[in-house]
Amino acid sequence: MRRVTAGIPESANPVTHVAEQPARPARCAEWPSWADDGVVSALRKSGVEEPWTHQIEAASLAHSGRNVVVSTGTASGKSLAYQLPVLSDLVEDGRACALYLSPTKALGADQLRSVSSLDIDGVRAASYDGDTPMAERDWVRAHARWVFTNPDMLHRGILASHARWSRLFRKLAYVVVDECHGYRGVFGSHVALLLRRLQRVAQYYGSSPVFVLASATTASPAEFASRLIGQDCAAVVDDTSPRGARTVALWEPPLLEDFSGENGAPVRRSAGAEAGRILAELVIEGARTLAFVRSRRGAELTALGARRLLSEVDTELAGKVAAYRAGFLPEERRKLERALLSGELLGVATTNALELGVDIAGLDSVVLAGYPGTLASFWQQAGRAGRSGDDALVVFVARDDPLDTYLVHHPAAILDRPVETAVLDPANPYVLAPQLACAAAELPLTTKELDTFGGEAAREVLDMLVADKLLRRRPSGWYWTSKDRPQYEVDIRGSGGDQIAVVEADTSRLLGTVDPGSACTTVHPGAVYLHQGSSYVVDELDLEAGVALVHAEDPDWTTSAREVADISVLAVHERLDYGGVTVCLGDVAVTSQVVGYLRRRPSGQILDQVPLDLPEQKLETRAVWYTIADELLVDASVGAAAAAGPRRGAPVATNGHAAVSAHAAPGGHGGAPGGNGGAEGVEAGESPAGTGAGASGAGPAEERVGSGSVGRDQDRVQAGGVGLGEPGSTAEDRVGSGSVGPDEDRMQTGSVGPGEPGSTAENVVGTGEFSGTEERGGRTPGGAGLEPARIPGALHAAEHAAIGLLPLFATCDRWDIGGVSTALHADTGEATVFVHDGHPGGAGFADRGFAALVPWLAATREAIVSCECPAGCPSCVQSPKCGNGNDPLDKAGAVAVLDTVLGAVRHHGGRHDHVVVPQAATDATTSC
Ligand SMILES: Nc1ncnc2c1ncn2[C@@H]1O[C@H](COP(=O)(O)OP(=O)(O)OP(=O)(O)O)[C@@H](O)[C@H]1O
Repeated sequence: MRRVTAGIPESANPVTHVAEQPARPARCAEWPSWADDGVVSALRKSGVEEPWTHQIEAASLAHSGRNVVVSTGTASGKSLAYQLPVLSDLVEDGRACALYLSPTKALGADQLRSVSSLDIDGVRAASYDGDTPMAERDWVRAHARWVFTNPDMLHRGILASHARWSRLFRKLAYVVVDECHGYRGVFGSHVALLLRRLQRVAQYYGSSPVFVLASATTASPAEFASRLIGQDCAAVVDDTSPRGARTVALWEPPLLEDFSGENGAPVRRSAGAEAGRILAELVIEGARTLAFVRSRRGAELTALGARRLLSEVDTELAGKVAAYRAGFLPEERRKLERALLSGELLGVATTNALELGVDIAGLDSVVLAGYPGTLASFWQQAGRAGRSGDDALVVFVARDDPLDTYLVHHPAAILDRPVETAVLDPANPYVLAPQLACAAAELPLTTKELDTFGGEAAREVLDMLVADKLLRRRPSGWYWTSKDRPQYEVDIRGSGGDQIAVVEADTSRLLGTVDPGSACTTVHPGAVYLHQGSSYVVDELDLEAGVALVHAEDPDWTTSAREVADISVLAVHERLDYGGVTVCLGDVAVTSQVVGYLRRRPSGQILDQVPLDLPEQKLETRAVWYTIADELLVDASVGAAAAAGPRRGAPVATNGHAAVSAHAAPGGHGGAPGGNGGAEGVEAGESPAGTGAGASGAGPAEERVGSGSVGRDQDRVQAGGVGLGEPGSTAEDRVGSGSVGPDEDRMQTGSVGPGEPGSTAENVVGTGEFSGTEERGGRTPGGAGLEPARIPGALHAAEHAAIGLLPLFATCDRWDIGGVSTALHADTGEATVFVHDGHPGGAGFADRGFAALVPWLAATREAIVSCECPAGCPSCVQSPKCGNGNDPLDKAGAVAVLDTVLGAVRHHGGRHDHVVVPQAATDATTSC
């Protein structure tokens, strides 16, 4: 720690908090009598002298036939908890088989290596994934007894042709689901149904496997695992492994003095650059370090930065740092893994591709550049350090965004909070329909099986599939009608289709893949694409052919895509009325289009904005939104007149309040998105190459669910209707009194914490005095008292910050959700802020936001108020992916809006006005 802060003057100390976590001794148990002696001695030989108590507890439950989830910390030996019962039973019954499922190929390969190295006689363990050569696949089907695979391959390669796997299914004793907490959102919902399909097929062949699940520490693991597998599941949660002492430091990069960012806002040194510097310091110390960076591009840049710094000290050290990410070709990945294991490399900057399970022992430190989206992931990454029982250092470097800023200033939100429960919704019809089609194609579906797939919800979906002539209803059940297998069409990662191949045009070399949902933002023509530290520029993107052609070039700028969007309400499922404020949950249609990109120098300076002509993308999904009546929003002294006039399409200059049509021409707003656009987007799980199962942008852990087709990365103000201020004017210019200073006087001063995940309006609503109830000047009691011209910026800023904070409550990633704000929405008839899921049919995030509305918005408000900038910056209300160039944004106005919403909820007693509106009750019009 001293080394990494050396040379930084105390006045500029970036460390906001240091926590010392004490060491914990091990608690051990006897090897159980049921365990096979050969297996025990092999495990002993591998270094496990005495098992830990939780390992034996879980192993014994599994051996006795109970489904079990072991949910303990990183490196707590979860593998042994399933290896012991599985291997013992495979030895005892020479025909028994097992399946192992991991969300990534890297983890599967690692676990296979671990089992194979035990060298137990007769246990033919083999992998069956996208990397398995065709020639080996027949052997695996015919002989392997423990098959290591992933959900994609189970879906397309195993269940789709289950007859060829009948040997395995007849005697399937165990199914191991590793890193199961990663199965969340759309991907998790698909996997939940996939596991039900697996059980059906196993039953058909006469087996009923026991499920053993391994999970990072999560809240309610038994409940989550039971939902995932569709059966009861016991949980083992008491971690009895030893742990070395750990120092966790929270770090906020300094504001840059010489640069200002978008709209004149102050900017901080980037978390990636800061992580590169810390990584270099730690490598000089000889500490083996992993730096987790949120994006592929970020990982490349962090490694480059560290190498550059190290080359000034010692060129040999510079060679000990590399970047690692999914999307690399398998041979590149293996090479990097080996180098890290052997110590040939000392520092690796990685995306979450190295987060899961990979047993890289002896790391001394971990640097996290940016909050990885969930606490489960945070601790999973942090836990890579100190495996060998030595003391370890974890440095969390905040990115310049509201959530990270909130976290480094509220250490308890990281250090004292229980890890979230993963959200999954197997009843999502967008997931259920393709899964039922696959199930019926595997074996005709019978009425008595419907309960397994959600009962009535499943029946409705089946009726729909019959109406669409995809299934045929016969007395004996539902039958798939086509000769083609639906599994090939169904993308369980929700990445919206096949991967886009990034190919170097001159050499035809395949550099990597990107998921189709993010292709328009990451590999649009002109985009700068980084691969292994080399830079390429995209010449052509052919979405139909699935190819982006690039050439090698290293320009002195980065690119970030700009997107516009439109939203319309399709159905309101829930509505809470709070006297002038309504909060709704429902279905929406989002139309978005990448309309251009910005070229930006590393300093943050914007070079120009280049228009693009790319196709629109459409998304039907779930959203949570709130509306605010005019009388609460506007300054009463001027509001009445403004509110009375026709607002839609009205010139902004008149009342600044208009929401005109979406898809404004590129360049319509003078601002610029504040960040890396899609390039900051989710990082990939791994695609089982050869199956076509796209996963590059839709990985298994938190960064993975997010690869949704459109709209996942959009915080958008509804395009067009804004336009306050002149292009290029700064926030201060526009807002005038917009600095938070004066408003802070009347803001709630007590801190409103985030509450517990899942806490509802009622139990948190009383936590603060919302100043929105005060009357000042022309302010309506309880109202925001905003001049009409400030309203779009206030709503837009409130939307950005709310999107930034939702991951604290909804186990999602900022890039999994999007938002639209408008001063007048055609469907609601009022000022409205929408926050929507980025996946077709939704992934449960908007639902979580609705359930935790008050703690969510209170934390949002707190994040804005506690930011020291005068008028809005990336740490509070600017968004890295704003399609409208973060313009207009009104920081103080956002606080007034949030106070109004929170104040109304408090005054009206939580959810007492709860009204459930029947589905499709609203008019499905297109807004503006
Ligand atoms: N009882 C034990 N005594 C000593 N070492 C053990 C014991 N059990 C497991 N280990 C070792 O601890 C390391 C971590 O084990 P393992 O990878 O199974 O942990 P994990 O909980 O699955 O980790 P992750 O969180 O990465 O999934 C391995 O090197 C393993 O050999």
